[in-house]
Amino acid sequence: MIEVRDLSHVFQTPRGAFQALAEVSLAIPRGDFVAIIGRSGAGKSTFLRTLNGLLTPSRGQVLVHGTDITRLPKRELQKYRRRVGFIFQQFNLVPRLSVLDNVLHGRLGYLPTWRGLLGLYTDHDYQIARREIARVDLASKETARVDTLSGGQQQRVAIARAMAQEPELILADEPAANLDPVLSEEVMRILKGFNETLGVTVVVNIHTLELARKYARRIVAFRRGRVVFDGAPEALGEDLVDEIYERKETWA
Ligand SMILES: Nc1ncnc2c1ncn2[C@@H]1O[C@H](COP(=O)(O)OP(=O)(O)OP(=O)(O)O)[C@@H](O)[C@H]1O
Repeated sequence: MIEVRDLSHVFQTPRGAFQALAEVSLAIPRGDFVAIIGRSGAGKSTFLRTLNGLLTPSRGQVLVHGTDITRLPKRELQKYRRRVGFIFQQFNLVPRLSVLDNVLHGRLGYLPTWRGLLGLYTDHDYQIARREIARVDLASKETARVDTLSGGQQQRVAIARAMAQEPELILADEPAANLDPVLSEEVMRILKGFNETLGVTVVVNIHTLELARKYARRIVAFRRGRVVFDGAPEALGEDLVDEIYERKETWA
């Protein structure tokens, strides 16, 4: 269970202070599937980054099982991040390494640093990595270099790497932004599958409203750093969509 309380973040820029998040409060129960929507610059990535401690907010708390992760000592934060898979728009894989080596990286948080540096994974780590590669249907590509794969396949490798962490929570920041519509659906379907069959909590930033509506159990919409909608996809009406995306001049 994640409870976000009164979260605000101000970036200091050469042009002055910029408020990227303003008084965000919400709870994400275990097993939820949340799509975060909003215009470019609405604060979606900033929000996601506070959920895994990549960014320390100016104010507020992110309570995970009751512990505020925004103020954790580094070592404790690393321990927390072990169970949080992060999927990026740009995949963030090591291109010259194989699928298996990339997915094994998901196990690094469980190894002492020296073992990780030497790539001394255990048999258990290999078993988990292979299991996750099979789950995203890439068993036949295990030894292929990642830079020989298509974009959709690379994103599946990134998902397998996140799943190899045996995460409680998956955060995905525009995971489908670089993919065509068919592959975008595939990514959402895979995430939904893990959510439903394994109970992994998923929070995904997504530009495509249709995908959010189709796959998420819950939509949270940001506008200029504030939550302006939090509810079931069916409850999101067209007027509100116009407000979220600032389609009407009256909202400017
Ligand atoms: N490190 C930073 N320094 C200054 N301003 C920043 C920084 N990171 C983000 N911002 C600003 O904060 C606002 C929110 O950014 P954020 O990346 O969270 O938006 P977003 O909703 O994820 O947008 P997109 O959909 O384009 O990724 C933007 O105006 C952005 O320019």
